[in-house]
Amino acid sequence: MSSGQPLVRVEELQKYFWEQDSILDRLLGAEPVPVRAVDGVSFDIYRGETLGLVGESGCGKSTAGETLLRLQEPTDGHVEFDEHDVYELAGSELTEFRRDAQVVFQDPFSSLDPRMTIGEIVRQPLDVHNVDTVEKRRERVRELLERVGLSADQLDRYPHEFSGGQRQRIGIARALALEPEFLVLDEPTSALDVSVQAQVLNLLDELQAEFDLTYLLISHDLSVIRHICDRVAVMYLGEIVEIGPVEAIFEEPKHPYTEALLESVPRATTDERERDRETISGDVPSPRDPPSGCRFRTRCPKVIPPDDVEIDQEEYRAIMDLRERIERRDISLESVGEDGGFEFVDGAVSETDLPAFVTALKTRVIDRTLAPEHDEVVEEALAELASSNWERAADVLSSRYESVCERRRPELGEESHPAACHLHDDAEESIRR
Ligand SMILES: Nc1ncnc2c1ncn2[C@@H]1O[C@H](COP(=O)(O)OP(=O)(O)OP(=O)(O)O)[C@@H](O)[C@H]1O
Repeated sequence: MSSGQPLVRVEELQKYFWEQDSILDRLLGAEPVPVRAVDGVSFDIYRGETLGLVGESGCGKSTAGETLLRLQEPTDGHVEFDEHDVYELAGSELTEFRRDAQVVFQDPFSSLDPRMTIGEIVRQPLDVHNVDTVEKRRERVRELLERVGLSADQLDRYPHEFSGGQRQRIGIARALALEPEFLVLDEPTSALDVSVQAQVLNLLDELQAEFDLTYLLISHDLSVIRHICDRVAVMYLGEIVEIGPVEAIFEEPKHPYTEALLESVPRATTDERERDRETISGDVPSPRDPPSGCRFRTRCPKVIPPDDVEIDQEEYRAIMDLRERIERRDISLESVGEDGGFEFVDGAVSETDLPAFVTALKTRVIDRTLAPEHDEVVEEALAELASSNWERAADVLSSRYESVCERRRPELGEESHPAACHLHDDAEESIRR
């Protein structure tokens, strides 16, 4: 369990990728737009604890883990390991860090070299770091294999001769070879059958107690997180939205994203199964162009309407989604007339067809009945689209419905269980600003 000083301190860590710009972008001389994989995350990992990093695929978990291990160069930010600045390390200090901080990858099939025996695989870090005599290294490999539940007699065999769970044990033995203090476990059980997952997690638990290890466990699987973590950091689109003790995260989640993640976990009871398989609605926005303010607001079921707007959440969501489509110009105006029998000529419909256009378009883009005062504003916006005034249409909606969630980025506080959400801002007043 955790105690005392943090072993790892991550401060405002940022990692952007520029590599994936398309050739077309480059030919057109477009300004490169980075993928903001990790966008200013801060957290501590205390000695002896397991911190879980959880979030949907693509939210930046692996990049955060690799960058804090200095397997990737950071774009900005700081990481301290045992009170040393990781990005300033050089020479023997860097070598020491490379021994003290190890990683176990998800896929035990691709992370082990198929041409090497498992004895060679586990011994490799000892050879690279030139630890002890050859004889002692051999002995250590035998001990390690036994310790992770394999037989030392198997060290001349090749990875393909082992099951997935056994290969992951080999990966763990290799990570432990240099007696590290800290392990990043990147989806260590995701490629394994459920029955084998618990065995590997139990092994990791035992090893942690035996060798005083500190873990950062990266997983999209909340049941894995719950099984083994002391604290949990929840990531969404490159940011940490909530962090806290594992029971608090599971029993009293604060951020609507955490709540949604928990909702999507399949539960054991039959009647709940179907509902619980639902995933969070809406597409994950691109990390090249994340939403302003709170990044989860485009999918959030609790987005905050302006103070003076009385509206139920589903209506508000429908209007916010419509506004987004208008901003992205993601509505085919030309085809609206196909149902109504009128024409869209030179980007506009005639005055006479305007009411029919608005009605036909509304049926397409809003799938619910709106209260009259909101219906009126939406019709006003849609009428702007009758003459392709996209910007004015978006303005009509934003001037009435702009949310604090899009105006201001919520801060993650420093208490023991903070959530970066305006619903948890201290002063009610401040969220309306
Ligand atoms: N080398 C790279 N070049 C460009 N973009 C990258 C690179 N590596 C990751 N990304 C992008 O960064 C974002 C975060 O990826 P990352 O793998 O860290 O997420 P993740 O939460 O670990 O997801 P997963 O569980 O699917 O690996 C994604 O949009 C991904 O496409």
